[in-house]
Amino acid sequence: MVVCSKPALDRFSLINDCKPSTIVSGIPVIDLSKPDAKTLIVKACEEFGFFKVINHGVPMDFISKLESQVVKFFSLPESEKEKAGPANPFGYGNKKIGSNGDIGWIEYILLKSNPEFISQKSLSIFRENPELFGSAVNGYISAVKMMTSQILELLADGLGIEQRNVFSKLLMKEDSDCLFRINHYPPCPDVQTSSRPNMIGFGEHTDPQIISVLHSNNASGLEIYLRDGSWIPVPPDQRSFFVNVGDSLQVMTNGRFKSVKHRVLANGAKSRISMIYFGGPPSNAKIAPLSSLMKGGEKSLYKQFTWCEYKTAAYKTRLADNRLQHFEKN
Ligand SMILES: C=C1C[C@]23C[C@@]1(O)CC[C@H]2[C@@]12CC[C@H](O)[C@@](C)(C(=O)O1)[C@H]2[C@@H]3C(=O)O
Ligand SMILES: O=C(O)CCC(=O)C(=O)O
Ligand SMILES: [Fe+2]
Repeated sequence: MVVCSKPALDRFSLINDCKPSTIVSGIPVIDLSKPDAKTLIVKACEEFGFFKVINHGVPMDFISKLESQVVKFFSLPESEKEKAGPANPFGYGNKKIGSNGDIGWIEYILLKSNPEFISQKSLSIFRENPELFGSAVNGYISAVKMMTSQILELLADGLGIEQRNVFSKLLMKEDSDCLFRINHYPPCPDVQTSSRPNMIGFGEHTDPQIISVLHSNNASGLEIYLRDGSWIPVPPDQRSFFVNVGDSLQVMTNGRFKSVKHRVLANGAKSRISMIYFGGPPSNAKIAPLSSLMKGGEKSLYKQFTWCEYKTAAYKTRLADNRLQHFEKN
């Protein structure tokens, strides 16, 4: 059995060792238990493409169970972790993001989000106790998926769409292409010594899917890009989730919602752990602006494409590229 040394574990901030952030950040906060949630979600998606979710209904226990497994995995020697790699397309990756030359101060695990795939892949990821790891990942994903579906239904409702499951059904199908990513950003010595104060953990990009739902420990680093051209830090809050509008939702709303550009800066002092569920549609799903959202005479800004076509094109691009450009109508 691999035993994690105390100093190794101390570098990580686990879920139950900190109070929630009290910093006022200017980022919209949606309380899912409140009746005005649907209106506020629509507003947040229009103005930021990003919001924080509280009273989300995901048991904290599911989050902490998975986080402690993740901490154990990332504390293993590099040679052990590499046995679960490369992340091409799924598994353990280190520094290289995607296959087009992007790098960051990061190591990660990239997975398909379906339970059979995860149980199978856990055998090579966490050899020490694959069942424990697999069940922690699957328990977490199923709870986050339920919350995501609730958010997407509130969104449809808030937009006045009769078919409440117009977005959520795309994620709930058996053959939906949803992903799960666990990122670890180790403390960066160059940031600490100020020789590279803005070292990049994960370069700026938008997420290609419909929606992304992120949880992190209490280490900072995530930033979002505002329409006025500024980057603002997102104060971490381990009791909450953060939601990104993805490119596909931008298209389905004919640009009413914008996929948010975001990035992660390396942290000089703490290890950042983030876990992201990417809600994507089935390969053959047609992505186009919803006719129910087009007001009289409104023209579609995008050509129709399948998720498979978009993903194939997107995965040939670099992180910072504008992936929707090729699908815009002139
Ligand atoms: C550079 C790349 C990494 C990425 C595939 C891509 O070619 C462009 C999109 C990237 C991204 C961003 C959001 C998610 O983290 C991700 C898994 C995804 O679906 O699109 C990554 C891809 C990746 O890391 O493979
Ligand atoms: O790690 C984070 O906080 C964000 C990572 C991210 O944007 C991604 O994995 O697509
Ligand atoms: Fe992202």
